Amino acid sequence: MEQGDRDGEELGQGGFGKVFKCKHKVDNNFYALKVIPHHSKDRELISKEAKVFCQFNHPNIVRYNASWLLTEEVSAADEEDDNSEEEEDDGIQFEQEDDGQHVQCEQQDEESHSIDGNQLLVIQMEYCNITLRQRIDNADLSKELIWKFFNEILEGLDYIHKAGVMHRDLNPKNIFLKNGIIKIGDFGSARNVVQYQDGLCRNMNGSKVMEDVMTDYIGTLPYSAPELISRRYDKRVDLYSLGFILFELIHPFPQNTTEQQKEPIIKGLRLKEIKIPEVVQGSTSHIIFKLLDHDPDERMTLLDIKQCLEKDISNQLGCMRKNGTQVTEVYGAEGGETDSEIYRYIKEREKSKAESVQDIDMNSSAIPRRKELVQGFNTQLEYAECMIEQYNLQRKLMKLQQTNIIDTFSSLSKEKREEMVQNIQHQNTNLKQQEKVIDILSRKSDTCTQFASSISSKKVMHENSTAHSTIPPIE
Ligand SMILES: Nc1ncnc2c1ncn2[C@@H]1O[C@H](COP(=O)(O)OP(=O)(O)OP(=O)(O)O)[C@@H](O)[C@H]1O
Repeated sequence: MEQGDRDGEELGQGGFGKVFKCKHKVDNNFYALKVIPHHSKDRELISKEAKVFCQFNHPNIVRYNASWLLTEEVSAADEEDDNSEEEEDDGIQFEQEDDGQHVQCEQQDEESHSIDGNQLLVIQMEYCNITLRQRIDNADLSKELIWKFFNEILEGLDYIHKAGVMHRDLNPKNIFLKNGIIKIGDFGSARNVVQYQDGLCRNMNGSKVMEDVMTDYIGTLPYSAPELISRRYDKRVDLYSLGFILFELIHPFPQNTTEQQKEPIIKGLRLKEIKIPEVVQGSTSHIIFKLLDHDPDERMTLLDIKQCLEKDISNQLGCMRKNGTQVTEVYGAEGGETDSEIYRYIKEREKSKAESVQDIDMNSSAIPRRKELVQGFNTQLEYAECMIEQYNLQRKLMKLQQTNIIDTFSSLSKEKREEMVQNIQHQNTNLKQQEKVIDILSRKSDTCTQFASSISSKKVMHENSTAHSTIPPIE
């Protein structure tokens, strides 16, 4: 089989191999299959990606499923065999989504690949809809999304570093989104963390390791830390990349901006001449400048960033208290919470705000498709109808209770009667509030119905048009 002639939908080619989108014949799920030529001379290096990747299990990291070796000769033979659908096979096969043809990727025993010919390493992993690069290019990110994405990248990176690994090529093309959740991927450049102590290069356990392991230049400009060129570096290279990613989340470059065009901005950031809008938190620019510091010793750590963001919230709360603003009113908290509890609460609230947009944008493309909008509005509609029904039932029940009370009213004592009157007044206030809620819900459900029907009857937009302004406000 020709190397470029593969039946799964090709997602792209990287420096090492190609990635295909394949459908599993048994579980019907889509997987991304990275197929890398496994040359004998750098076999150790190539399988490193699978060895590093397989140890991770975290919601913000692309899920590793399996890896296996494949010889091109075997797969070429299978290509002919696979034309007959009924054929029994022990290996796990993948098929293409549309025409049902099998893809020539088969999980087999390693012994069956004794021919030291054109071996391929296949890494099967979770398929992600879109890269962060595409998401940034598609449409501006709201403050909530910037905050959510940044936090999720932080969580994923923290996990990677705690596992003793540095990514070395963190950039928006290697960060994916699946159902709106950040997934760090592409561990082709990842290596075990080393640190320099007493002039020696040591691993996480403090044992001396070969220094040349960590002297190869790797990375993607402008995300790669300057010390990568000096060829003595450690996990702090990822923090530099994180700084530039945060800058890009806030300040996206127009699509297809070249490295050359980005150069003055990078220089401006280094000289701290660029004004960064404080959209995420009060210390956004401080975090970006500190992450982009050329001296790794001056660079912020992941813990520093977290503490800095928490401090921001504390300062905001302090200002509000000084101005006499009720923190509990603004944040809807119950009162008596500590600042870090309120910080966690705000983090969750921002996240859920961002997620409610993502509930509609199922494939995270930032371009609401007709199907997604109809689905989103229908969910809202169902919710509104359900609430109206519930409120109507409650109202009926209250009226019934009141009628019963009035029937027995004259036979009650004075105190009991006063208590009843108070009860009825209270219930009537409740009823008025419920009427308001019903009114809001009915309007909401009307808007949803109108939008859902206009979208599905194709009056509003065609499949891929950007439609932020057409989403009705949901109260
Ligand atoms: N898990 C995945 N789900 C969906 N698409 C993926 C996945 N992994 C990789 N891709 C896509 O496959 C293509 C090739 O990816 P790959 O990681 O091999 O190379 P790259 O990131 O483009 O380049 P480089 O080799 O320099 O890192 C890219 O377009 C990437 O977005």
